[in-house]
Amino acid sequence: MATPLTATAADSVAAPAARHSEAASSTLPMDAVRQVIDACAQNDLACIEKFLQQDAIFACQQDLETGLSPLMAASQAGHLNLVQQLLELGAPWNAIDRQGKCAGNYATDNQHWDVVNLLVDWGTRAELILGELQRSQQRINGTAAVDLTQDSSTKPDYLQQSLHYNADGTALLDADEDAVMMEWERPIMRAHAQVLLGDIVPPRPRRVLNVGFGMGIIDTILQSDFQPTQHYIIEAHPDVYQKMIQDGWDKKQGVTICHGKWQDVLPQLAASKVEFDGIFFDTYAEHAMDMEDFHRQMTDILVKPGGIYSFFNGLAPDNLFFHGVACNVIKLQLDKLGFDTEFLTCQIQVQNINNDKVWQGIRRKYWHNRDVYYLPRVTWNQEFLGRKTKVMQGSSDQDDETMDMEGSEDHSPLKRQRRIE
Ligand SMILES: C[S@@+](CC[C@H](N)C(=O)[O-])C[C@H]1O[C@@H](n2cnc3c(N)ncnc32)[C@H](O)[C@@H]1O
Repeated sequence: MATPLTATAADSVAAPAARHSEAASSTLPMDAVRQVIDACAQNDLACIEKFLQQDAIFACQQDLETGLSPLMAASQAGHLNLVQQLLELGAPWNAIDRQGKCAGNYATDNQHWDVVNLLVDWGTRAELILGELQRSQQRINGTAAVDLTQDSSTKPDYLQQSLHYNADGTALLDADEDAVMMEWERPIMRAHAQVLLGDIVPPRPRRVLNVGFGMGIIDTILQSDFQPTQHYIIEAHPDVYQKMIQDGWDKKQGVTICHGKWQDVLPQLAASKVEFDGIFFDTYAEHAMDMEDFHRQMTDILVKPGGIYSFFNGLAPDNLFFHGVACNVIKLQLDKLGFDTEFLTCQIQVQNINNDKVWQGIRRKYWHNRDVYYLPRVTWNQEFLGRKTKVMQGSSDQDDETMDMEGSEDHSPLKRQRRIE
């Protein structure tokens, strides 16, 4: 299943359940909470003020039955200033109701784009701060502020688990019957292969790196459709590696298999000065912070200026709003490293994926009714490279590490969608 729920926004999606129980243990009377929610829907500021003066925690409550919150009600009705005030009072931007909808979903459904913008920006900032907090905590005492091993998407013992295929060979499963990779992703992998190498016309070399072999779908497509000059594959799992050898991948023209974790292999590649025109990242059971680390290290081996990077975009897959925030977060992180990121829209045949047979025997469904896949295409920002060259020549006093994130154009799925509608 590629990077499952890797985005930090996805981590936060888990939090609202806890918020529900916080609300449950609250001593605030539920009819008062409902009055605040109604007042937020009506933008009845006097009534809201009355309750908030009693206890500011009213801003953060949810109706225990429906899960509706004051922020959701205000977002649904499009009351921009009220949404801002509630957020400033601590209303959780990522709480979800009993239908799994967050304030951003309510604003999007009702086309209140100014509210959507505000919530996207707020959520993005919150996720970036949370990520920084986790990083600094990890630097200080070796563990993250939030225990990353508790994240449902990570599996610290994944590399020790035995893998197996399902009966019809359409999915590679781990020991918990979670899908590592599935056949229905083939069209997505084809689109990624096209984005990576499709614009390179020989004799220009096609040097490609794929991180995570899985079922070898993208590697098979790269071989058959693009005949890469050099084709490196990094794969950590011993069972997958064994299958690669069994299937003769080590004997294929131009293929180099690096058996190990990318965390160990990448520094070796950088040290040996290997460079790639295309890099694809699609691992499994790793955390968002791993992906961020990968992005940082990948800058050493992606050809400048023409290299293209892409990754499987399985970020926060079960909620379009969280998905949009997660894409925004990644885009800003990549901006800072000197990249431009665009998300290309690819149509997905959901009727094929929603077929019950596809998910038979698989513990956790990881694609939900969304018929658009936002394929990331990441390229070097030419201005950034120019600045970097000047710095190296000693002719600029600009600090190339601190990029201005504000001015960059936004291509996140939510904002794209907004433009289309
Ligand atoms: C989703 S699959 C990749 C599917 C692949 N894109 C395809 O087309 O079939 C993820 C793969 O990444 C591998 N993997 C997980 N963590 C890794 C790591 N740290 N380094 C290298 N490979 C890793 C897994 O063993 C698995 O084979």
